[in-house]
Amino acid sequence: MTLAHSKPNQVNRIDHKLPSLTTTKHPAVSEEEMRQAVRTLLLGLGEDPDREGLKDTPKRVVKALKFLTSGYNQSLEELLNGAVFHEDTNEMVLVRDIDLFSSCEHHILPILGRVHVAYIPDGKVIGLSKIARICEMYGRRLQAQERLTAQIADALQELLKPKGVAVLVEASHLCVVMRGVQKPGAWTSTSALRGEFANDAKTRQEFMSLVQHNPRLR
Ligand SMILES: Nc1nc2c(ncn2[C@@H]2O[C@H](COP(=O)(O)OP(=O)(O)OP(=O)(O)O)[C@@H](O)[C@H]2O)c(=O)[nH]1
Ligand SMILES: [Zn+2]
Repeated sequence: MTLAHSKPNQVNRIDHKLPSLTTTKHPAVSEEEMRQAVRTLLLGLGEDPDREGLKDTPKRVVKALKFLTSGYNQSLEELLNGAVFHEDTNEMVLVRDIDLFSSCEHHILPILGRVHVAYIPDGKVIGLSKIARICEMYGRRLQAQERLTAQIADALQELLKPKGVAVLVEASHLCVVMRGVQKPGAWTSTSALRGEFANDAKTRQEFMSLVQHNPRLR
């Protein structure tokens, strides 16, 4: 078991090509058209989009939404910056309590929570910050929690070809909290288990016992 302090050997950087992991979306409409759409929404809500407090709101909303979905324009190759290293270890690496800020694809409302990521290396390790960056990249898209969880696991699987990967996401959806069914106490847990975590109950249990009952969450 390796906690999040181990320092991979910088000398053994591995050159990586990651063609299948890049998603770039080209907007089909202009920024001005997006602002007009927000203005229309404000009118639909019975607001006056020309009043002082709202006159710059279309511009701000478009900027905010572009930031919150900026993960579409990132690539794993770019964020990784070559930080995959040869390391002769096969002990579990766990990074837990990675803050998650995502947006639900059904309502475009926030998904707030934490991600725990573990893997069992098979000759290669990844820079620890890059695990959080991978979570950010997929988080900054319109998401379903299940898909987000699987994407993080599959990215690590493809990058490292490790013996196993486990991802647990615990999150609160503001579409469930603030509207609709209005249940602020409901948290959703989703996991994606690959390799030894899927096949070996003891390994899976070790991961689950290390990440469950997180006192910072509630
Ligand atoms: N599986 C899954 N469902 C989600 C996620 N985010 C939101 N949802 C759900 O997507 C569903 C959409 O259901 P609809 O009936 O089409 O939409 P709605 O009328 O807004 O539903 P309510 O939220 O029940 O009011 C809701 O049950 C949401 O709770 C997610 O990440 N994963
Ligand atoms: Zn939602």
